Formats: sequence, C-alpha cells, structure tokens
Amino acid sequence: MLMAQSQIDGKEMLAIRGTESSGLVGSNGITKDHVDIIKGHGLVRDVITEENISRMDGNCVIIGHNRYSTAGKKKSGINCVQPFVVYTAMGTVAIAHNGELVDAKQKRKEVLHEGVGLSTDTDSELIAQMIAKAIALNVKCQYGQDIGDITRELAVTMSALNMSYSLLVMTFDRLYAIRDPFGNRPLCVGTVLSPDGNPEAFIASSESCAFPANAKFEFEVKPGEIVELSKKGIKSVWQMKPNTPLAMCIFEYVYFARNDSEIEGQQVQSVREECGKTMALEDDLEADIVGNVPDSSLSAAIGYAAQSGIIYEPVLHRNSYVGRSFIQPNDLMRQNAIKLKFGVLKKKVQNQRIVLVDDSIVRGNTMRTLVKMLKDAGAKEVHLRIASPPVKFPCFMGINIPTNLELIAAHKTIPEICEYVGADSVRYLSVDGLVSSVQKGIERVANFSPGHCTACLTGKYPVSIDL
Ligand SMILES: O=P(O)(O)OC[C@H]1O[C@H](OP(=O)(O)OP(=O)(O)O)[C@H](O)[C@@H]1O
Ligand SMILES: NC(=O)CC[C@H](N)C(=O)O
Ligand code: SF4
Ligand SMILES: [Mg+2]
Repeated sequence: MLMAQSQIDGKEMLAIRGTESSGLVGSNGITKDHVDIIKGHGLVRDVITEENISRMDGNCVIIGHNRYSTAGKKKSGINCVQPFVVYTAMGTVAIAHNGELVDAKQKRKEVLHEGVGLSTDTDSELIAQMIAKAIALNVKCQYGQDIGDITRELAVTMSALNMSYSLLVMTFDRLYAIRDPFGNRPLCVGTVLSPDGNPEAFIASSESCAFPANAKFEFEVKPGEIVELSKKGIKSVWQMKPNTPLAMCIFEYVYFARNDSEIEGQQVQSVREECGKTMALEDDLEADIVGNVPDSSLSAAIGYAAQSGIIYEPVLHRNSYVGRSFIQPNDLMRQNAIKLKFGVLKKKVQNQRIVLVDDSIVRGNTMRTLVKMLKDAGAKEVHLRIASPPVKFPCFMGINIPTNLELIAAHKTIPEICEYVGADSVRYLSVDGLVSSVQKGIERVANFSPGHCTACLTGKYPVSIDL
C-alpha cells in the first residue's frame, strides 16, 4: 500500500506480503469520477511493468496492493484484485485492505439485504460498499457538495466494522490511512524528501520497508485512528475512543513482516534476534553448529547462537528465484516452492550436530523436506528449534490458516512432530518467551500498554468468532 507516484518501487518491497495479484489505482487530483487502473494476477513485478506504468503519469494520489488472499475465492477473478474502486454518490473512492473481517459472512448478508449487489466474495469489497453507503447517507451528499473530506463517513464505517483491517482509502485528491481499533495489522506513514530536504510526497504503507531511502519515517497510525495525507501534508483527523484491548498480530513479528520494517517502534529484525536468545535461554542443548531455514529465521538463529555460545554456520542455500512458500494459496504450490527453494551446503553439515532454527512450523512441509535433505547430506544430528510456540489454532484475522485441519501441531504432540519430520529433537519457544521478547523493546508511554493477538498459539481470540 502506498501513495506518491515516484514511489511505486515500494510495492515491490512489499512483495513478501502478497504474491497472488497486484494493482495500482491513481487519480490526477482534479477529475472526481475517473481513476487510472493497472491490475493483474501474479507478482507485482509482472503486473506493473515498464510499459504500463506510464498510465499513472500525471496522477498525484496513487494506492497499490499486493494480495495475499484470506477471504473469498483464492485465485480466481480479476475483480478480486485490489485496490477496489467504487463510484459513490460523491465521486470515486478506491480502497486497499490488509487484514480480514472476522464477521465477513454477516456483513455480506447485511450489505446484500440493503440492495447492494456485490461483484466478488471477498471481505474487502464489503468495506468499499460500506464507505459508499456512508457517503450516500451523509448530508453533504444530499446538498450535492464536493466529495472533499470524508473523515466523518470513514468514522461511521469504522464504527460498524469489527477487526481486522488496515486500510488506504483514496479519493480524487487525498488519501486516508486507517487502522482498526485493535491495531491488528501494521500501518505507518512517512514523508519523501527532496535532495534539499523538503517534503516531496507523503507515503503510507503496511510496512516501512516499502518507504524509499529518502523517506522520513513519521509515525505508525494508532489503533482506531484515521490519518489524512494530502498536498497539505499528514494530519491525524479522527481517533476512535479506545474500548478494546490491543491485539497486534504477534505472527507479524514471528514471520510475516520484513526484517527491515519498524513495528511498534522496534526493528523487526531485533525482535527476532531477541526471540532466538530467549529460546536459547529456555534450552540446554549440546550441538556443534546453529543453522537456519532461510529466510525469515536468520535473526532468530543469530540470537540463539549468541546466547548459547554455539557457532552460527549457514547450512542451507536459498534459491532467490523462488518466493515464500507459506503465503502460496494452496498446498500443491507450497510443496512445489519448498522443493525448488533449498540447497544443502554439504561441507558444512557433514558429521555435524546441527541446531536448525526456523521461525515457525505451520503445516510441517518445510521441516519434513529439510531434515531429510540435511541427513542425506551427512548431518549427524538435526535438532529443530522453533522461535515461536506451536501453531495450533486457525486465524480469522488476516493469515491464511482458516482451519486447524492443516496445522500439524493441532493434531500431533511434539514427540509425534519430531518423528514425522525425522528430527532428533524438537523444541519450541514458549508463549511467555515470545510475548516478552516482542514486548521488551516497546517503549512504554503514558496511557499505552502493548497488547498482542496470540490466538493461533493459545486459542485466545481477541473477539468472539462466529463460525
Ligand atoms: O511448516 P510450513 O507449513 O512449511 O511453514 C513454515 C515455513 O514457511 C515459512 O517460510 P516461507 O518459505 O514462507 O518464507 P521465508 O523464506 O521468508 O522464510 C516459515 O518461515 C517456515 O519456514
Ligand atoms: N492482505 C491481503 O492481501 C488482502 C486480504 C483480503 N482479506 C483479501 O482476501 O483480499
Ligand atoms: S491468530 Fe495468529 S496469525 Fe492471526 S492475528 Fe492472531 S497472532 Fe496473528
Ligand atoms: Mg521460512
């Protein structure tokens, strides 16, 4: 998600958050009922090309989205590709949604019974339609006024929504960055600076890694806040009264976010390192080397090695032409990605007792493949150390594990998992160890205490889930 024409590269940086489809929608700041659209299935680099990017020329507000589907039909339908564009009573609005509405089924019924026909079965379209309705019901619209400021309509929409959403909402001349009151998904804003240090553009993104090097990180959008970005600058325009405990997704730290992003004032990389250290403190293993499963567990492995005193050695090579396996939309694609993704550094592993660190075991596909590869290459022992607790429960808030059927830890004990993946031992970071590693570096300020969703690890959901 982003704004500012010069910063389209930022979407490429966020390719780790979604690889199924990609889209950009831009407005020239003058025409209220026209937007330029580029959309397609596949990776951002395949959808947004040298040839078609010129369609965004002359636009002053642009939003983009890389989709990781968590709702609706997983792959099909170009109409599921975000950003969603709706022509409202007062002009065009486009939205990009990160997250998943826990009550999408109910909301869908409500929207349909209001006489609104939907063109997809995704949750994000519902938000677009709810904004369109709030606009139509607003008195400004009845007097035929300009679309201009829609803070009030967005606040009305937010009050009718449950979790989880981080949104970018674009009108013809401005952009709103919005976070749900639980703060479940990250969202931050920045200023792009010219070489002489003046503001050149304003940018908002799920993760700060999408900001260009010449951008200044301004702040994270607060849970329940609406922040407006326009030619005039960045302004907080509304804050929902806090009435829910915070529930930032802890899995963002474990796996999802990029190392070079800043979340809750902390570098994601340092949190992962801390998790590795805590895991070593909870452990008493004797081994020769610490290795890791590339990519996202590298920092945890470095932390584990530093704390345990066991030397870190790379044991696997990652094929950089293959993307993340976990975010693929089906198991066949995930298995294929794993097969192509890793190579063993044979000379490093022969006759070694290896501590193999990964950030998570979800379906067990990765570990089953890798332990065999390492043993076939001559490793003496392979001990798995996982920098998060067992993933046992489904997620309904934006990570695509909708049932526990596929979660290995929901059906097998730790010794059974060890046997299934063929390891010599398996140990996970404790829930308390993870939460304390995540919360240790968060700056405590008045009236703020951090809160994290751990539902997929503990079964404690931040809201009641109506299945
Ligand atoms: O138990 P599984 O179902 O196989 O899933 C867990 C694995 O998937 C993720 O890696 P992924 O390849 O998605 O991304 P990464 O390269 O960033 O680590 C995660 O880091 C684990 O390695
Ligand atoms: N995070 C995303 O990429 C979008 C999620 C949204 N729920 C969808 O399925 O389209
Ligand atoms: S259930 Fe897990 S993945 Fe889903 S929001 Fe909570 S911590 Fe994140
Ligand atoms: Mg991984």
